[in-house]
Amino acid sequence: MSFFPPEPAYAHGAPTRTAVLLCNLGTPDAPTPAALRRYLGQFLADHRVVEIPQPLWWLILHGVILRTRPAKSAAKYRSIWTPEGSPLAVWTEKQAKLLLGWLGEAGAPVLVRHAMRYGNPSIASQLDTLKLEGATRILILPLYPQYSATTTASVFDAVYTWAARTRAIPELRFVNHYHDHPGYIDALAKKVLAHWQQHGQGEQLVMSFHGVPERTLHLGDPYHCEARKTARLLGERLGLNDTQMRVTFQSRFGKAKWLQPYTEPTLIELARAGVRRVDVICPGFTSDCLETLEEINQEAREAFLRAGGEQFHYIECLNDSPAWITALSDIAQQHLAGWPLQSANPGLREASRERAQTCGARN
Ligand SMILES: C=CC1=C(C)c2cc3[nH]c(cc4nc(cc5[nH]c(cc1n2)c(C)c5CCC(=O)O)C(CCC(=O)O)=C4C)c(C)c3C=C
Ligand SMILES: [Fe+2]
Ligand SMILES: [Fe+2]
Repeated sequence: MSFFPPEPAYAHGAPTRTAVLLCNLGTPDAPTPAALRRYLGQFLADHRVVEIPQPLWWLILHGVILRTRPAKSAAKYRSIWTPEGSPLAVWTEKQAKLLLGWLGEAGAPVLVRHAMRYGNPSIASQLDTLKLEGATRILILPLYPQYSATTTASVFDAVYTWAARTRAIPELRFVNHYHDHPGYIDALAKKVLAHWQQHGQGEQLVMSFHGVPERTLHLGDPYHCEARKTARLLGERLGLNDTQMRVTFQSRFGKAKWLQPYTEPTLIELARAGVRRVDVICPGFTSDCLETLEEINQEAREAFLRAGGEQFHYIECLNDSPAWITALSDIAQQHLAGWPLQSANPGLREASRERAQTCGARN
């Protein structure tokens, strides 16, 4: 019995192929309590996401959270679900298709696929598929511009876990972050400018990032600083001064202190201080999803208007914007530099000719 499951051998002398795997968070398969239980069960059991020690966390997760949250979350997902599925899944798949076109256009015939850290298609299944398609070099590109151990590192964990059960591991490269990449900042700025062109400019631009527990900042997670830098660069690019913009953190989970200021209380405070119109963008999310469409565009909007605000303008995520796909392609190409994108690799053919005598492969 082998320790590693059998896998198809790379064909000796076959062309080497390079691939890009876009990795996003994941989303439930359906807006139902059962699908939410599966999704949240996998997501919240990840020690990168919740650092409460076992077995205490297991008891809370299975005893309390997975009994109550799935039904509540399913109702929220139903309010944003589309005929094609969950927005996060729809946009991520589209980004992979468009990126393939972009990289192909630039004369680089690479494979492009997308995977989800939680749910489907899983990172392991897409890496297996890429291997079957002949990928010998794979660039792991998380769809998180800001590095966080809760997201980026967790994607890397999933890749390492797959590699640990794989015999012939492709060459791997990892993109840690691109929070200050000029193409990413430009794509965000274009979204804001297009909105302003159509609707005029609000009194305040609120840039709302997903939060993380505050203690992760003190433990060395660079997420907070990277989010602040993205916001500063976007503000500079738009010519905003400090009084015209706010950086806030949303999606708090649990009772611990998370990064502050929190988004919704800030919006309420602004409305009470007499700000009539806010424009809100979520620069850390590359696709619209539950956290932007429901939490911001529904819940936060309602809170702002209830507190006396008059106009709440939500600026959608990068999604399939051409400037964003161009940025993704630039980021991918910078990290692919030095890797032959597709080659017959004569060196491999020579080596395999020798090996053919013992393994029977025909060259
Ligand atoms: C429990 C702690 C959580 C941490 C830490 C966290 C970090 C984090 N998350 C994103 C991006 C997304 N999160 C989304 C949903 C979501 N996030 C949490 C919890 C934590 N996230 C939960 C429980 C959920 C599920 C929704 C719910 O039941 O309320 C999403 C949306 C997914 C979708 O299907 O649309 C995204 C995207 C980042 C970037 C981040 C750290 C920087
Ligand atoms: Fe989250
Ligand atoms: Fe910081």
